Amino acid sequence: MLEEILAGVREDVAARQARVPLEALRETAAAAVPALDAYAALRSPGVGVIAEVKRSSPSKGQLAEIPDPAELAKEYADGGARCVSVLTEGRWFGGSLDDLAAVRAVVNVPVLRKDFVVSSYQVHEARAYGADLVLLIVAALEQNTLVGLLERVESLGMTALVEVHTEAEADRALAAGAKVIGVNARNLATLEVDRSVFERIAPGLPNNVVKIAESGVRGPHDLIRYAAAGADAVLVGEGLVTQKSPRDAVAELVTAGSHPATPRPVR
Ligand SMILES: O=P(O)(O)OC[C@@H](O)[C@@H](O)c1c[nH]c2ccccc12
Repeated sequence: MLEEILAGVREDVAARQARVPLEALRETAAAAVPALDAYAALRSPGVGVIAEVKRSSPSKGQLAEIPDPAELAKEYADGGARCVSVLTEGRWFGGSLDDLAAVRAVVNVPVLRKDFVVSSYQVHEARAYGADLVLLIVAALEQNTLVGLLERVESLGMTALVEVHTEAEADRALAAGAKVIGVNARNLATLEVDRSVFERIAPGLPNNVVKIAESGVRGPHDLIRYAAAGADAVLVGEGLVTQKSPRDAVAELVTAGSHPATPRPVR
């Protein structure tokens, strides 16, 4: 699955780059409002919620129409989301860079560009459209490309969220210098969700690394389970976009994440 998605992404990036050359994009990125400190936000007390704007997924098809991503993002922020994630991949997830810009314009919390980043062009795009955080998926990248992209993200003042699914990938993320690591419960090759992956990998990560549990959070009980394994934050898409009130759904998770009885990461 991952390979098929990446092939489409490469085509789409080439088409955008033919329209807007890197030099022009760099200028837009340089003129953008500076990135927020997402690393600091993610390390604040309690288990944070990264709420995702996600229309579709390869495993489930359409999840929600989301005619107005800015409106949804405002609900997330009102509900207490620590960051908002915006899927910008179009073919499988129904997202776009315009969604990112629309969300950036209405929220004050850090915004994550969630995509399959394979070239530094996409990192400049992320900054030009207002992202503070950029997802880098270890399984999609050769080690030297990962290192280069991570440096590029940081050189533009943003934070890299480096996604892993196995111990070997976590080692690669650490070797590349990742300070924020997301453990995806979903295997991007098979699309299967296994919530125990976070429990296996997170305890082996250094204390100063911010740990994010991605995928499969259906409600507060999943957040509490991830918290017990050391999560600083959970990243939630489907479990929010399918709710009647995404604002209340976020607030419920945030309440669970800040409850005194909820375990917190050791620093
Ligand atoms: O909808 P869920 O199960 O709450 O998952 C959200 C998020 O973790 C998922 O969208 C995701 C995690 N890593 C990704 C990489 C690419 C695309 C999507 C993802």
